[in-house]
Amino acid sequence: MPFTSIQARTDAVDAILTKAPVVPVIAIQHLDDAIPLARALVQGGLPVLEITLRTEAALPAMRAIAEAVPGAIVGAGTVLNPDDLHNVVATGAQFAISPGATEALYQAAAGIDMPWIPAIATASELMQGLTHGHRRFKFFPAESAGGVAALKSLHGPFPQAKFCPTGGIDPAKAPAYLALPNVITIGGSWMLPADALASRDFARIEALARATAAIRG
Ligand SMILES: O=C(O)C(=O)C[C@H](O)[C@H](O)COP(=O)(O)O
Repeated sequence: MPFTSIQARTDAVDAILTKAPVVPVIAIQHLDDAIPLARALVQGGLPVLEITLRTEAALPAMRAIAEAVPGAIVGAGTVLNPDDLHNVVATGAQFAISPGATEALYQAAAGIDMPWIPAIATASELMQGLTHGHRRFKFFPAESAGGVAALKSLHGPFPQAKFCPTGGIDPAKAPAYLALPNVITIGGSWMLPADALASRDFARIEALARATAAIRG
């Protein structure tokens, strides 16, 4: 059954996004990497995982992680249209997140009870999302859309809205975002360096996850 109130939807999103200060944004190239990678992140203290639909392996990877990695909270990223959203619901993922939002996605999300997090980059896009009964948004692309200063400005007219800024954030920039009253968590991929993934160095990824999980605002 779809969410019956704005508060119910907001609470469902918060129950996920408050679980960690950072959400790793993951593109799984090889299905075999999915479980060890998710284990490394969860053991390092980052249980909320955004698996982007940018790769073929994404949907089977989400299924594999949900079955084999206790504690993982598995969601899909790069959800671009209603078909993507319905595929994600069918995998049993716990949430979905988009780099933007469309009228079609707002309509599709109104019919499901899985939390979907639209993204905004401007006040007008935020107003559209608020009109559709959403109060939690990805802020993407965070750094190039104005970063910390933009989020501070949005807090004045829109105190009810909270964000997961993502895009161009690194460990040095993260604390300033996390210190904002309208930021719940941030997204990023810095704890997944390409060379560590290529060499399947999951111990290094776990160490990077542990350092990331310790970041505070
Ligand atoms: O694919 C999506 O749905 C996105 O929204 C893009 C991601 O959020 C960024 O690619 C992650 O940001 P970086 O930390 O700059 O790598």
